[in-house]
Amino acid sequence: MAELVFFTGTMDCGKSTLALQMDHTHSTRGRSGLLFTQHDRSGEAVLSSRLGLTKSAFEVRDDLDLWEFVVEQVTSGVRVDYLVCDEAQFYTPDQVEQLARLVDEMGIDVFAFGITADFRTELFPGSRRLIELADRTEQLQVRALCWCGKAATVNARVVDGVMVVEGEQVVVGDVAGSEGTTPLVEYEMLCRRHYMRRMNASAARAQALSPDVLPFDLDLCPIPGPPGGRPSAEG
Ligand SMILES: Nc1ncnc2c1ncn2[C@@H]1O[C@H](COP(=O)(O)OP(=O)(O)O)[C@@H](O)[C@H]1O
Ligand SMILES: Cc1cn([C@H]2C[C@H](O)[C@@H](COP(=O)(O)O)O2)c(=O)[nH]c1=O
Repeated sequence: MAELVFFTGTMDCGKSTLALQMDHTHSTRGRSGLLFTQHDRSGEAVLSSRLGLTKSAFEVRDDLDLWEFVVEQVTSGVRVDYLVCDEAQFYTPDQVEQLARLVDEMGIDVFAFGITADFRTELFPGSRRLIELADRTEQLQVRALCWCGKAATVNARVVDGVMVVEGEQVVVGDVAGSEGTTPLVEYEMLCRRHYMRRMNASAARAQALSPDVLPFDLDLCPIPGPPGGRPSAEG
């Protein structure tokens, strides 16, 4: 039975790597698939992983009807057993519905990969529709880490070194600390606590170096409760 599966997580948790692995595994077992992506960091019509693998893919523009496109491929003789859809957070809700229809009416497996939420912690419309329609949503097991060492759950946007919480939803970019030139906009994965405190790595470093702060981190040294137990709400 064909399935629509949404593989999700933060940026830099290995989604594109897994997308290419899935394609490899299925194609080497004699299945035939099509690859799709949108706004990959490496350019148009390419699906790239930070581990260095890349493969050409169809670019999903907003006006592309995925149902019509795939049906056309099949009627022109191309065998299609599965689709690998990367950066699926950028697809429109209509395109996600077209993917679901391909699963249900054409028996094609759809493996979609994308981040769940944007830098404001709001769901991308494509991811929302995928969560609503997918047979399964799987969280990737490799977690990106916050600078504090905890598992990161939020993708923060950093502009000129400063974390921001307002702006356009879509700004293609890479994670902070990637090789190459320093871009104006980059992303940094944080745990929720440090996201809420707007404390990315450089803000934490600046705070640690500031002469105005106490020489210990209250976050890491919580005020202890009474001996032998947790303080009750009544005190
Ligand atoms: N040189 C490297 N050696 C080993 N792992 C790496 C290297 N560079 C990046 N990675 C790993 O690759 C993963 C990111 O892969 P990628 O598929 O591009 O992520 P995503 O698509 O989720 O943004 C991260 O888990 C990162 O730790
Ligand atoms: C959080 C967030 C991300 N983006 C962009 C940045 C990247 O180009 C992609 C995610 O790619 P990855 O393969 O998962 O690393 O999404 C964005 O446009 N808006 C955001 O809020």
